[in-house]
Amino acid sequence: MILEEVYETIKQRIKEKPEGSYVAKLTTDDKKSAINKICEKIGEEATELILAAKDNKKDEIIYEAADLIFHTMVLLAYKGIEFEDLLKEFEQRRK
Ligand SMILES: N=c1c2ncn([C@@H]3O[C@H](COP(=O)(O)OP(=O)(O)OP(=O)(O)O)[C@@H](O)[C@H]3O)c2ncn1[C@@H]1O[C@H](COP(=O)(O)O)[C@@H](O)[C@H]1O
Repeated sequence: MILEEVYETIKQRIKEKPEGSYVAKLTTDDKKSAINKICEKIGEEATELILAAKDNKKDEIIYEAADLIFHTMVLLAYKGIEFEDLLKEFEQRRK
C-alpha cells in the first residue's frame, strides 16, 4: 500500500538524512527542535484542512488531508513507532 511505502521512505530519510530531503530537514534539530517543527506543521496542516472543509472545496480538502496525514506519519516515524502499530490500533477499534 502506498502509505506503507511512503512510511518506509520517511524512516529511511530520518535515519540517513540525505541532502535535499524535506523529511531530513524537518526531523533535524537546528534553530528549532525537530519535535517543535513537526508539531507546528501538523498544527498548520490541520488548520488548512479545516479551512478547506469550511470552504467546501473538495480538491483542497484532499490536498490538505494528504499534507496532514503525511506530517502525522513523520511524527510517528520520528517517535520510533511502526506503521504496523497504527494499523493494529485501527484493527482493535473495528466493530
Ligand atoms: N508525501 C510527501 C509530502 N507531502 C507534503 N510534503 C511536503 O510538505 C510541505 C508542506 O508544507 P506547506 O504546505 O506549508 O508548503 P511549503 O510552504 O512548501 O512548506 P514549508 O517550506 O513552509 O515547510 C511541502 O514542502 C511538501 O513538499 C511532502 N514531502 C515528501 N513526501 C513524501 O516523503 C518522501 C520523502 O521526501 P524527502 O524527505 O523530501 O525525500 C517522498 O518520497 C514523498 O513520498
